[in-house]
Amino acid sequence: MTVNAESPAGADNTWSDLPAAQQPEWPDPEALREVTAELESYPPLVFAGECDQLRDQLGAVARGEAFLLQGGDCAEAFDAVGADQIRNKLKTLLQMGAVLTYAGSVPVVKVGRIAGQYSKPRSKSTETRDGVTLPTYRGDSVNGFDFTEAARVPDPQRLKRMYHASAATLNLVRAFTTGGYADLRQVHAWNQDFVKSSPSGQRYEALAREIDRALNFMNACGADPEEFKTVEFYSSHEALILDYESAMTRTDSRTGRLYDVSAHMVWIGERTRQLDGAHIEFAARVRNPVGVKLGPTTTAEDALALIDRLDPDREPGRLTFITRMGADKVRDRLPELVEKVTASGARVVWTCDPMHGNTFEAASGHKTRRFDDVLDEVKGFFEVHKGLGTHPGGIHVELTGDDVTECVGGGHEIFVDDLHQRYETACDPRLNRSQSLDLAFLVAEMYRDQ
Ligand SMILES: O=C[C@H](O)[C@H](O)COP(=O)(O)O
Ligand SMILES: C=C(OP(=O)(O)O)C(=O)O
Repeated sequence: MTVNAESPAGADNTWSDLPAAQQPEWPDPEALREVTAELESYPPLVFAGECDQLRDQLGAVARGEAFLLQGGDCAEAFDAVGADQIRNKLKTLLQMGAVLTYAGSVPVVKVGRIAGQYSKPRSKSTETRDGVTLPTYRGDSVNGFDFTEAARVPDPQRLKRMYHASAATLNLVRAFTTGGYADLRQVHAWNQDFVKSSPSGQRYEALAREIDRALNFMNACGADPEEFKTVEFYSSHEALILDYESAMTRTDSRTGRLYDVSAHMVWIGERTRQLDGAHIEFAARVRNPVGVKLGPTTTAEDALALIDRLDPDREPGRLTFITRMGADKVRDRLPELVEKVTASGARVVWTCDPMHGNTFEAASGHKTRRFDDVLDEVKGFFEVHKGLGTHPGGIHVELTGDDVTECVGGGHEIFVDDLHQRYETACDPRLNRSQSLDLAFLVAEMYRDQ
């Protein structure tokens, strides 16, 4: 593979003078400059050629030939960069991928919200507890989660920790996905600690037996077993903190184009997608495949303007629209967007984030989401695409491989009163492994019925 994007963006940085929403107020500009200069000298985390490969695969999704599974933490944390947590997350995504590929009969492009998802846009810039007001937590890349004055001061040194945490995570992900662990003949092994205790684990085990039989059949027919040994897996995160993303943006020696080498794919969030803002200018300039979140207030004109800015060549795979309308709005708001975008001739990937429009606060004070609402938004998304004859391209989910109790419902039901038991997210509630697998089975059914 041709590889690299080598030199810093320099004069090509056309976004730095534009207004950028949701940026930290770094207390010491000189300290920030030293950090970004150091980051600019660090090696890339991903290769430009890999970003191109993902863009091609997303092109297949845009054309209706594949399905995008994008998922992982709401907010990764520096103290969670451990082998167990990373393996559990990956295992869950691989299991979901196996379910969707086999039960949905569709190739699945697998992209983690992983190895860089350390920054969070927030609704409020401060948080008040017991009469004390402090800056809000903006992710481990910016400040600390602890509710103390010292922890909440934005510290640019954290951007270097973000780089190193991303590198360590990606290193392990690459080892797992190419070193034998992701071999499709391991479908049972991914489920070992899970099958007995959970209905979705048992359902998965039955599917794994079928996959095994299919693999044996293919072996007997002479298929190359090497084909199933590794899996293509890509990294993604929200490109939020532009000081970091800019420092990680390099000119590709092959093409002279800019790539953000902090992840294969980056997306722009609902709170930072202003057409005249720095984030959209940044996304327009980099050659990575890019996503944009579209919430319920998005108009068709907004969507078309985003396409003109981000995908002027109408290249399938370049732009992914990640819709997050809410279960109660998706059937009303999505059709006009899909209809007008399709009529414009653009071939974007449409994917459904059924998490961010369905958050509420439980009486206990925990932010949570109902599994049924998550499912209903995905159902609405499929219904809209079926009605319009367009392709429901994928799902984008906040999940973890651990048995947390953050979202209510699911086959192995979690009740509101259970939330406190293992509520570990640093920001928004995630599906646990069992809920994630439940969702994969249900989405596979929807896809097959489509
Ligand atoms: O993950 C998304 C946002 O960062 C999150 O929903 C914002 O949460 P807040 O409303 O608690 O700030
Ligand atoms: C902040 C996020 O979502 P949104 O921009 O859709 O609110 C997110 O996906 O982490």
